[in-house]
Amino acid sequence: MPEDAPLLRLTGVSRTYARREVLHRIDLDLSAGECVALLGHNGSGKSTLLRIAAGRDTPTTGTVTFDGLPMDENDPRVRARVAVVGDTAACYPDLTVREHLQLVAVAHGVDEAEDWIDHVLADRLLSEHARSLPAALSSGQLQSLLLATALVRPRDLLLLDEPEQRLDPDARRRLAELIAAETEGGVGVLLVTHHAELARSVADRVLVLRDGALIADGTPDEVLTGGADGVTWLGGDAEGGR
Ligand SMILES: Nc1ncnc2c1ncn2[C@@H]1O[C@H](COP(=O)(O)OP(=O)(O)OP(=O)(O)O)[C@@H](O)[C@H]1O
Repeated sequence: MPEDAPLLRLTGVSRTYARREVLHRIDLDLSAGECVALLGHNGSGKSTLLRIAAGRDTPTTGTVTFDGLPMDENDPRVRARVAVVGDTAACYPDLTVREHLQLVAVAHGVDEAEDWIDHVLADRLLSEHARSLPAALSSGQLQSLLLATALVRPRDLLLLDEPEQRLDPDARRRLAELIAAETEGGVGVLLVTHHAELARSVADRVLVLRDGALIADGTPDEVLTGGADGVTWLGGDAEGGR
């Protein structure tokens, strides 16, 4: 792939539900090793955009490509290289933390999976919960498990929908370190977040959605302003960490 060819490209993407347009002509390029953060108020279209970027939903108009391929989660070539952490916790109630990771690792043909699983468990501070069932996890630990399922498998593109949910400040800091390590390793990251300070700390570019349209696209310094507890995006919308 040429160095400047985008890993993910959305061109003129719109999405209409029941005659209501919730995304309006979105263009977005994301390169390998780049982190793009997407901010916006509740209902502005962030999760819809991420689902379309993941090939889980189809745009009403426009196209999505992943490394030149039409984006479609049913295509095994896409699924093998795209990891998605959604905004809701989806777990098997009767599988332990380790068994969740084994399932994902086996499905993706990971070599020496047990060693790698040990590494990921330690990285997400889940080692002592390896034999716990999901019901015995705190909400933050459950969120860490969701992240772990993305880390235990190969990926070139990582799509994260509000991964900071339910994480305490220390866990959020480790999430930022994780995202930085991903991009340093060449993974492209699309980060949907309500946490402007997280976006500032990890993103190369920040995009802001309002009512389904992109109203800002630039570096964190260009788009975000204010201090750690009162970050706003240019355009006047107050949005801080939560
Ligand atoms: N399957 C669907 N059918 C109908 N409307 C939908 C569907 N999915 C999303 N919407 C609508 O699209 C709009 C955008 O929703 P979306 O979940 O993308 O927003 P969001 O920016 O991720 O919000 P939040 O910050 O609350 O997670 C909302 O008005 C929502 O009601």
